Amino acid sequence: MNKHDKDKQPTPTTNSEPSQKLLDTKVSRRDMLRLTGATGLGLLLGGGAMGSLLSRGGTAAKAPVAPVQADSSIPFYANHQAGILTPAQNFLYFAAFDLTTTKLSDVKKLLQEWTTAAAALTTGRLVGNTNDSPNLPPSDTGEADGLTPSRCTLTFGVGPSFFDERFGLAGQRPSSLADLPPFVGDNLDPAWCGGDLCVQACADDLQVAFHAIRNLARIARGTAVLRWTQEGFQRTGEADPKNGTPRNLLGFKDGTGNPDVTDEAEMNKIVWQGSGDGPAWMNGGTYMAVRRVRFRIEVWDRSSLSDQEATFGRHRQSGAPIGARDEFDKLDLKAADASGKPLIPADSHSALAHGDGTVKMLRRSYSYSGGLNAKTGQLDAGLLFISFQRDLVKQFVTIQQRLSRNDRLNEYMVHVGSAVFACFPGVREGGFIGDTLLG
Ligand SMILES: C=CC1=C(C)c2cc3[nH]c(cc4nc(cc5[nH]c(cc1n2)c(C)c5CCC(=O)O)C(CCC(=O)O)=C4C)c(C)c3C=C
Ligand SMILES: [Fe+2]
Repeated sequence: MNKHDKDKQPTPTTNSEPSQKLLDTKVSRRDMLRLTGATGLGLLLGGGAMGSLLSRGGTAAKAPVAPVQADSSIPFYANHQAGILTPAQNFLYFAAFDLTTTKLSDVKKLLQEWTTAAAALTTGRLVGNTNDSPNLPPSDTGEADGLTPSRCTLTFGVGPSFFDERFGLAGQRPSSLADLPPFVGDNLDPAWCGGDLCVQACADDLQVAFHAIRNLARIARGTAVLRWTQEGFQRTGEADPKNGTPRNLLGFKDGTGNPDVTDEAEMNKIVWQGSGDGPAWMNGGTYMAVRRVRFRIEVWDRSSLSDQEATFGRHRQSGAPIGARDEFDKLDLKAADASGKPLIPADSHSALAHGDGTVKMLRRSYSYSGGLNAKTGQLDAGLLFISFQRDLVKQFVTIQQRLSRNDRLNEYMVHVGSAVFACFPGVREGGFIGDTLLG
């Protein structure tokens, strides 16, 4: 169970409906999300019971994290886009697109068509209306036909290049949305960088996520083309029914120090753009940093456990800060041994990323494995680091500058891809993705 779930138990009632036993079981909101996604408990309970269960925490109507519906769908229409605060699904299919048109009207049409398709894809419906006509190519490619929505979320954004001279939108570019500055040790391959648009597809089934991107790319034909894609994974709900913090491919729990996504005030401070922060069209939106980070797995695997733990500043097994016992114990950077040496090395990843604790971000990364690099004979595996923040420069760049200069972890990894996107605010029914900018 996540530390943020511990205080959020639904209050039991005295109702004696058939599903009451389940309702009275102490289940955290996050457990609930996991259960509904992984086991279809939502289906078992039915929509009403689910609604009642989720509302017991007192947060259903205005919850910052969209509830999972009985059919394992996450509402597409909401104040904020899904896939940001949404508890991470098992799989990711990330896609960056380049626009091939120079007409803004084409871009608007594409975003309108993507909106209709996204509403279908996230609820397990087929895309388009030519799916039972024998004389026409089906409008949906079909591989997700009959599959559940699997908590599929589609999160849309635009990159800095969207605001170049092509569409006359330069004046609307948020000031922090610019290509990232070079960082020490970067070894970026343009094939893994940039993009005019992005779609982050997440789902508890990889075929569902793949299907979503494939169909969005198909719809984009003539207007936009895929620039780069990356599949990602975490452990599945089946492999980890306790829903602990996922481990990255270096074996460490990754996500422990994230802020509490159910704390609306905290999310407004860290993640969502507020009015006055930037152009009004981004109010309720957020900024995404994506880094493709390849691990030097072979080097890591030869280093001792104590070196590995000193690198992260945390114990591998428990995820606790060095010198502490519990994963969620405070990261006490002042704790020292008898000789006065800090228990958590000052150049460890956790110490540097934490800094004085005033600059935070929401991380939502996925592991990737891209097979064997034929040239080096090494695995191309690592982390597709994804973070969401209210301001890319004040948050991501500030922390990454500290890390790139001094982080012990740098010996074991190399940043090979990079992109930033402004993720639009949520879409209201009747509206379309990006309508605050292009509507
Ligand atoms: C610029 C931001 C960050 C990059 C890039 C980054 C890369 C990166 N991180 C890990 C693994 C871990 N990171 C952990 C903590 C952590 N990392 C960042 C930021 C970046 N990481 C932050 C803000 C924090 C939280 C610090 C805090 O306040 O406690 C941890 C420790 C456990 C946890 O909190 O999640 C791990 C493990 C990898 C492998 C990686 C590059 C690929
Ligand atoms: Fe990190």
